[in-house]
Amino acid sequence: MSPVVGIVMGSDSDWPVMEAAAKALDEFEIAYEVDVVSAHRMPREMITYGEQAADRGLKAIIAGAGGAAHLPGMLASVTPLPVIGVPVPLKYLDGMDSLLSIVQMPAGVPVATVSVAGARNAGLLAARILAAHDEELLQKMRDFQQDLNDQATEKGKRLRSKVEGASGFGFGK
Ligand SMILES: Nc1c(C(=O)O)ncn1[C@@H]1O[C@H](COP(=O)(O)O)[C@@H](O)[C@H]1O
Repeated sequence: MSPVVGIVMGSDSDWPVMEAAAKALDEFEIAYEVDVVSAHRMPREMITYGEQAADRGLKAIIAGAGGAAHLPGMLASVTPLPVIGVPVPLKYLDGMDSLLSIVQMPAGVPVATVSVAGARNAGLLAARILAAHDEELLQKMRDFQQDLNDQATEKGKRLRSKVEGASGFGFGK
């Protein structure tokens, strides 16, 4: 299967965070590619990657970067594809620098920014983007959401059984 999602990051040191995006796509059997593409360190290659992504068959790009995280925004400026930005937290500033570098894009150049280290949600968002035009994937997403619902209901049950004498709304009894 040729990749339909590109997962790129500023450095291989981002992988421990970005891996969760790949795992989410695995769960939905969505083919992806993974690479290091740095706006700062390899600007020409970064522009080529962004310019060619749609023609190569990608439907969405997940871009993670830490610190002065310009990669997602720069990719968004050269591709017509949806770009999902993942702020990677580094040693200093707790990822606030990465978050603010990605989230405050100028009008006209959108990046869908997830939470700091929120790579799993980036993968799930890419799956939803693809599902909008794919009935089978849409159903998988509904099943996934039902699972989440079941798990949360179970948590409520467990909590109620722990807290003696308390009553709850009683969802799922
Ligand atoms: N933020 C960017 C960009 C970019 O935005 O182009 N390129 C690399 N980096 C970030 O630098 C951090 C440290 O990288 P190294 O571990 O290679 O020193 C990484 O989090 C990377 O995403």
